[in-house]
Amino acid sequence: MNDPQPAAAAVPGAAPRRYQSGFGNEFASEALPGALPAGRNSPQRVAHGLFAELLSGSAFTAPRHLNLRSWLYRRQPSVVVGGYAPYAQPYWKTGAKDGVACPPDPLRWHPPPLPDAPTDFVDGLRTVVVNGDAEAQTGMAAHVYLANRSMQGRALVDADGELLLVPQQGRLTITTELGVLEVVPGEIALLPRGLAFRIDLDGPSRGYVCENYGAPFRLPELGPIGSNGLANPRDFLAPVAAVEPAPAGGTTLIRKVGGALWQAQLPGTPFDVVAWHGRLAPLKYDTATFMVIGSISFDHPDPSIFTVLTSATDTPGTANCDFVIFPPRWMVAEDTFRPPWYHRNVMSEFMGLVHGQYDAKPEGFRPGGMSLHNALVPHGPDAEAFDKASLAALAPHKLDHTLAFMFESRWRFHPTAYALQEAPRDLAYASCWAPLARPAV
Ligand SMILES: O=C(O)Cc1cc(O)ccc1O
Ligand SMILES: [Fe+2]
Repeated sequence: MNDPQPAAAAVPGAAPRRYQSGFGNEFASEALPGALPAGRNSPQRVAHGLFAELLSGSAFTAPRHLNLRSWLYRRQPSVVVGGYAPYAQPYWKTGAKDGVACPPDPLRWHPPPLPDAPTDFVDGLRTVVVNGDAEAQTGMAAHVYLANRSMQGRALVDADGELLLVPQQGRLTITTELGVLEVVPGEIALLPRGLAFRIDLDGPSRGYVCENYGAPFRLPELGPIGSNGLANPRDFLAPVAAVEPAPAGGTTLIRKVGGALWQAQLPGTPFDVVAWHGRLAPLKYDTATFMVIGSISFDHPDPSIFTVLTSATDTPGTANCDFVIFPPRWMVAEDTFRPPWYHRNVMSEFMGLVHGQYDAKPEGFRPGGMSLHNALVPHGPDAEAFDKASLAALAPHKLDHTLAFMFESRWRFHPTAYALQEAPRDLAYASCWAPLARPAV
């Protein structure tokens, strides 16, 4: 068992939230002493009259190092739920089939505005790009959430995919079946497929979501880097067991399955797990703990050195999705054009900016904005960045106060109708390269 780690108080004066540490660890936690069975998973009678329930995140027979499951000891098993009726959320799209035709231009969006009307995380989700097929457990969607209200009396279960949340504005308090995660911009959250959760806000909130239909995210291999570096396992934090009293009116459970949303009434609450153990757990991670590796001689390395998490496919090294960050770091390379090179990548790149400036696009790419450079679509530094970097004195330079990220996928992204018609697209994006002049030779 891992000792719960106290973390900084989320709200000044409040008791610090407690977490357990370590990506892929066998966690164990109980909110009530003796609730966790010792030495077995399914005793004839669980202590305190609790019900034992298994939640799996991989096939029973998945190899040991990829096997994910947790045992939950709860007041009522999740099978106690009313019938489902359709729930209308027309902006939440699923899989390549929900994309619309789009020319192979590079695309960019300014930050989508926050809503005026009361809107929670579920209703405030807007799908921007989609690929793959949730039914085939392949591909992903990139969404933004634009919300100003907590999920009052509601909980969400996404059976289509795991969710990677990248908050850009506003603190998220994510109550899950396995406990509570507090997540602020600069941190990320990873919510396993099928786990019920509720998101409470502290004000107007915007952020990005990767809904991963494919293999669960895991840490990338480190190869010659060795046993340390990039995202270190111990910096991933899982919650401790926490129980909520059942609200008088029960809970509205929203369940996403096969691209459709459904709602049902729970007599109690999904947040009644008194104890749990296992490797399948929601996690948070602070990107400030990412150990950045870069060039200390010359040339600009591939962005794969910034991979935090990867969702693999059956083809080695060719990801369903890599989650890549561009955090603060020193640039020291000699005789080198330091920003990203011009390139045509066979993989597809969706990017967002949490705060600060991105070195390849110092002006037009704004915090809360997005860009899409699909497979083999040419892109690279804008003309301003090119001129500046070509003439800069190559002293050590700190790229500071910045956090950009990329969802990189082997599958081409299809923008949604929302992305092309409603979201604030930067229609002049391609003109940022127009001043790049032909030399006289
Ligand atoms: O296009 C981008 O801005 C992302 C990116 C960054 C980088 O340093 C190298 C390649 C790449 O695709
Ligand atoms: Fe790129």
